[in-house]
Amino acid sequence: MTSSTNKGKVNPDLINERNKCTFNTLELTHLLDGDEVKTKERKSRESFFLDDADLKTEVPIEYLSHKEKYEEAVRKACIVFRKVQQLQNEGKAGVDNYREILGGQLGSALLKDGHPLTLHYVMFIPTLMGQATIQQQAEWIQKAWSCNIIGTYAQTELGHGTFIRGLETIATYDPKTEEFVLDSPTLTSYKWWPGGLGQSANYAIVLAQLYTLGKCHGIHPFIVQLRDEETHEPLSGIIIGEIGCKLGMNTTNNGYLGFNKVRIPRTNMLMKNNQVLPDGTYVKSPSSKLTYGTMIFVRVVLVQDAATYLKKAATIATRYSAVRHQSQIKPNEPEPQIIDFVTQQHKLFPYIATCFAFQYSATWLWELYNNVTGELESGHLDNLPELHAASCVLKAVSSADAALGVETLRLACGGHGYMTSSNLPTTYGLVTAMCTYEGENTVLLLQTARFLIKIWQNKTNVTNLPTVRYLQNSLNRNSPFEKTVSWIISALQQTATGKIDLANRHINERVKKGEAYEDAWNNTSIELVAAAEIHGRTFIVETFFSTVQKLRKQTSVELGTVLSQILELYAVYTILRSTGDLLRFTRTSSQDIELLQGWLEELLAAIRPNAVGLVDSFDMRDEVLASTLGAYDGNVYQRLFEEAQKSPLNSEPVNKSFHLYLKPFMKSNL
Ligand SMILES: CCCCCCCC/C=C\CCCCCCCCCCCCCC(=O)SCCNC(=O)CCNC(=O)[C@H](O)C(C)(C)COP(=O)(O)OP(=O)(O)OC[C@H]1O[C@@H](n2cnc3c(N)ncnc32)[C@H](O)[C@@H]1OP(=O)(O)O
Ligand SMILES: Cc1cc2nc3c(=O)[nH]c(=O)nc-3n(C[C@H](O)[C@H](O)[C@H](O)COP(=O)(O)OP(=O)(O)OC[C@H]3O[C@@H](n4cnc5c(N)ncnc54)[C@H](O)[C@@H]3O)c2cc1C
Repeated sequence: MTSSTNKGKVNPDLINERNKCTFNTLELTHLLDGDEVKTKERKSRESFFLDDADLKTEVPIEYLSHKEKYEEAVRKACIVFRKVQQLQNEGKAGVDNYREILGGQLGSALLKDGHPLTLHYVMFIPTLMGQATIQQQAEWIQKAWSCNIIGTYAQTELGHGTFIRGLETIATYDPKTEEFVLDSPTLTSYKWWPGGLGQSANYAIVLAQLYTLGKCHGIHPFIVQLRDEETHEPLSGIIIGEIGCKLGMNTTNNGYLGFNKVRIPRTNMLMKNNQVLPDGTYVKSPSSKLTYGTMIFVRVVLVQDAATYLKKAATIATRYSAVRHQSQIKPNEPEPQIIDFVTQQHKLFPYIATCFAFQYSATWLWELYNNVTGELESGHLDNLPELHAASCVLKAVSSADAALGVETLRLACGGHGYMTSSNLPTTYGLVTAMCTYEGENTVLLLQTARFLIKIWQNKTNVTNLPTVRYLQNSLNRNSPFEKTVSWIISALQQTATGKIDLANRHINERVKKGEAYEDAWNNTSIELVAAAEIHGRTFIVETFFSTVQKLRKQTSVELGTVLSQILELYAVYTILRSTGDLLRFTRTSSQDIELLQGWLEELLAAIRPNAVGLVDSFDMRDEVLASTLGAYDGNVYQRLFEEAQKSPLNSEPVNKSFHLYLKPFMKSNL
């Protein structure tokens, strides 16, 4: 039985759902956490933070002003990280805890609409670790870890986010004083977006075009002090502020930043990869792309974050769908639980399955990241292109599907899903941002396409490249339909290969007709994006499949059966998203598509009794869900009513606007 913090009387529909669940939800919770000990540790950390009275907010933040929201976020952020430091001192915190606290699980329970210190931990510290020399690390890392300084990552400008070679901020080396002079020559060169930059950070990693001895060497990272360490006043030549309200993430304190001839010491250029010597000589690293390392790190961790946001929305919408009764399936019968409508199951269950699919791909990607960064440390760059391509496509597909999923799940809750108190709108605000930041999704898919086309054109030996190994032999394979996930994987691989091959042919045809390669690329880019996308989805299905194969050896029969069902559902759902391509690029017939549709419907029916059990296994505390619709006890209507009472408009029976405006308007005789 999954535990909850909520002591209220549980809704009878949910009791019934929990009674008919065919597997042990706790066994699945342990599996998702890693093991029983890890579940215990997670729960104890959750209590450590969520039971702290200082971390609770009485007034829902939606009713605070923009300024008050920020101030409340900073108050809580400081308490949260003081507690993290306490855990660290006790040897109980590591990178995973930062992920939990900044990401979608605990993080969004503590600070519902984003964290003003996220960039400090997610990009400022990792950039120091990845791009600073040992001496620079000795100077900065400890101060950053202990938060004596707070930093951010200032790359994007008003004029450029995607095309970072086009950034306009300039760092010109002055060998006479051994300093760089930072300048923002145009309005479009102002930094724009960095989280925490507005009022929280006093330092930043600034990406700027490096000029030395009259030559530009492209963008490089510099550590720059922005504000006085005591007074927090902006330093001379620093023009700084916050960029204003956004669709979501309104407590992340995104800022702008301009430089008016700001001087910093030569040693403030992060020089692990490239260097500027005191006389101004430039020393180049083996790969110019090593400067982009922090972006890879963040793309990798975002895949797990996408899974976590989706788990949250899936839990809310599934529990609500079990409690909500509406309409009739047959005349003269009671109104059914809306979860019994097959269209509703089709909105919910594939996204429950997607949570697992993304979690397993995230784990795979994190391992690849650690292996490849280890290799980079010893000078081996061979596997960097595959890591880059894999992190781009997995970030793009997982964020896009999670955003679509959260919105679908919100719609699945009807009118109540539109209430802020359902927490689905805020969750959407957080998750859709992920489609843009850390590389806009289309742009990232084109990066993966670039890798795929290169491999395809050069007939690269792919034996040691796990994400593209299938390209070796999947074109023109004859494979009659079989009701297995292996068949689906093979059909998806054939489809992906066919799409890559076709896009490549179209590029070549355009080049033959006289187009420059770059124009041919741009003119083929709709197909390239689609090819990269299906390549990514194929890989996610494959990773889910191999993970379940491994896990089934250690689970009970009951849980093993459920895991296989959700794997099958994810696979069938994924392939049915591409029926047109399937018919074009494989020997699949329209009868096979009917069989796939039938299989999908069978799986929805098979998963139906376990839907609530599956989301209970995610074991998200009510404070994490923060939703009137998703609480463990299912007391939806009471919670909606209670939350409505918190509207400031309900604090008085008659609002002054009645006397000021409405009454005179109503009584006027026009
Ligand atoms: C260990 C640390 C301890 C600290 C503890 C912290 C732990 C916390 C952990 C987790 C927390 C999780 C919680 C997460 C919450 C998240 C909240 C997030 C908050 C928001 C963050 C958002 C921040 C930002 O958005 S920062 C700005 C990001 N900006 C971008 O991403 C810009 C996108 N653009 C680009 O990346 C590039 O410009 C480009 C790739 C589009 C094009 O670049 P280019 O023009 O220079 O390159 P080319 O197209 O010409 O390609 C040349 C060549 O290079 C290859 N390439 C490109 N990029 C890379 C790369 N990154 N790495 C390797 N190789 C690369 C490219 O493919 C080409 O290769 P060829 O071989 O084909 O030539
Ligand atoms: C919530 C949030 C937080 C952020 N935090 C930070 C931060 O902390 N630090 C920081 O430095 N930045 C940050 N950013 C900026 C973010 O990284 C950029 O917005 C992102 O990289 C996209 O760049 P852009 O805004 O220039 O979009 P654009 O590139 O202008 O995108 C607009 C459109 O142009 C298309 N496009 C652009 N180039 C191409 C191409 N080559 N091929 C095909 N289509 C193309 C895109 O697909 C998109 O449809 C943040 C952004 C957001 C939304």
